[in-house]
Amino acid sequence: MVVANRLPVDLERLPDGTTRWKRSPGGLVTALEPILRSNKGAWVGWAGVADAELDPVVEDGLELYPVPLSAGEIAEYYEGFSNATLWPLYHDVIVKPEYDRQWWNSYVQVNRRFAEATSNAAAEGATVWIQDYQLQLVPKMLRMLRPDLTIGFFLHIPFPPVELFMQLPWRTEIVEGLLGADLIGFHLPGGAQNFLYLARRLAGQQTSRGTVGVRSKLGVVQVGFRTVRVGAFPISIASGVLDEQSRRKAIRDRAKQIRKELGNPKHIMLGVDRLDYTKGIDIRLDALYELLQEKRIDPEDTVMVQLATPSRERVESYVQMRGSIEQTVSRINGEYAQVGRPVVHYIHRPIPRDELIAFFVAADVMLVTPLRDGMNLVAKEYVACRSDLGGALLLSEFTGAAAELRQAYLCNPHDLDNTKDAMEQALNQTREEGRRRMRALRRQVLAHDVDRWAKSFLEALGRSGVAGSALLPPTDRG
Ligand SMILES: O=P(O)(O)OC[C@H]1O[C@H](O[C@H]2O[C@H](CO)[C@@H](O)[C@H](O)[C@H]2O)[C@H](O)[C@@H](O)[C@@H]1O
Ligand SMILES: Nc1ccn([C@@H]2O[C@H](COP(=O)(O)OP(=O)(O)O)[C@@H](O)[C@H]2O)c(=O)n1
Repeated sequence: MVVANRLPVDLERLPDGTTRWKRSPGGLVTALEPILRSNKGAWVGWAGVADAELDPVVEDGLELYPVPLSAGEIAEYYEGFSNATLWPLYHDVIVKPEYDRQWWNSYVQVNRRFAEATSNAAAEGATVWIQDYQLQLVPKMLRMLRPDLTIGFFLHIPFPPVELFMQLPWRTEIVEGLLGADLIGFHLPGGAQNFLYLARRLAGQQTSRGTVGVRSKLGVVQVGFRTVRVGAFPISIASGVLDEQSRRKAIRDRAKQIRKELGNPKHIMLGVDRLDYTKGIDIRLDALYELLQEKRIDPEDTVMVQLATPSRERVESYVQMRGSIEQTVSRINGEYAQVGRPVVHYIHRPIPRDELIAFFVAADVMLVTPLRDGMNLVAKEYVACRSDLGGALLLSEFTGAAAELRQAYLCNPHDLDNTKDAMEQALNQTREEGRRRMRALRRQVLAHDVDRWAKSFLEALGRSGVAGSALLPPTDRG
């Protein structure tokens, strides 16, 4: 059973009063939905709209258990504590986190509701996998309600450096909440190490002190008689499925048509993101603008397409960022576009999956420039779609994906000159160099797909708990 803030589908209320389900945004759903569908699992989460009291439903073979949120809870728990406190704090304080006691109270109340809903839905002895920063108190709450369950937790965003985490007024409660799980997973070993340090310092628990590996060498926290394991499990995508989809004739024809619609330019650069300040959309636009000014990019033969899914539209920092990005797009087009031929094509609405795949196939350079990102699945999706070994990936060092995709054109988005140089290199790579890099990237992405991620986490979770703890050498118990 998966427990996540969002269900994999959002309930959409249509003007005629009817409703329908549509896919939820973000990488968590991209990654987990195929696994749950193929394993006939159940999913506990919010349906994406206010005040919807819905009965459990079976949607396309997946059991959904909707958890209601009121309009006030959406403002305080979701937009407030989750996305204006934890999100910026865990993403290197790119914007200033807000600490508000009322938001915290709402976070506690909603976490309790998720724990109760899960407790009611889970079968005796079930394995429950709780997801992400919105639900960090649920492991402890659920353990108190249902000690028979095996509980895993995975954090999809970075776990911050200790100095930043220590800002949080409710830091001890969060660490103790997570310690209710049998296994706590992070994308990278660094996040796991940060957490182990905090478990010692804030929760006063004994922990292992050795380095944590990737899918190996788990850390250990001893919580009374319970052993909690802590590990790094980098998430991925259904790469084989995407590879197959991107080879279809209809997709390849659409990719050619997209190139034609864009005026058959020599170079197409592509950005695909939720419209979020962590994603560095402003940085890639600034790099493009300066390269145009310096005549290192020719507006006659280069276009950029930015597909930006609307996200968290009522949170103030998102409102501001949207305004500033849209101004930069206008500035670039105002100075460099011809009538009927913009340099930047900007689409601020969701687009269908097949259309997105066709854009990946059509693009010469994929721009992934976050200031901080837990993983970034878009980078992996692009690689999975390039069976032709064409294209180049420009990738920020500050994404989880950069730890695995070493053959990308890596850049430091905090350093605009470095980002411009990497963009220019990616645009001007030779065919041979591009093929060499893409071959190595594909080897990594195709071998490490989302099934492997889920299997490695769930196997480690299966080995956790009282029986597993007895197998640990005393030195590993810290
Ligand atoms: O639910 P929203 O508020 O609309 O946000 C969408 C999701 O964004 C985040 O995704 C993260 O998970 C990805 C998969 O592990 C990862 O690649 C990416 O780096 C993360 O940012 C968020 O963590 C999810 O909870 C949201 O549902
Ligand atoms: N315009 C867009 C942007 C992203 N997406 C998808 O949303 C997911 C984003 O995942 P991610 O891990 O890169 O980043 P988050 O949005 O989860 O932070 C990917 O599966 C993208 O293909 C989309 O469908 N349309």
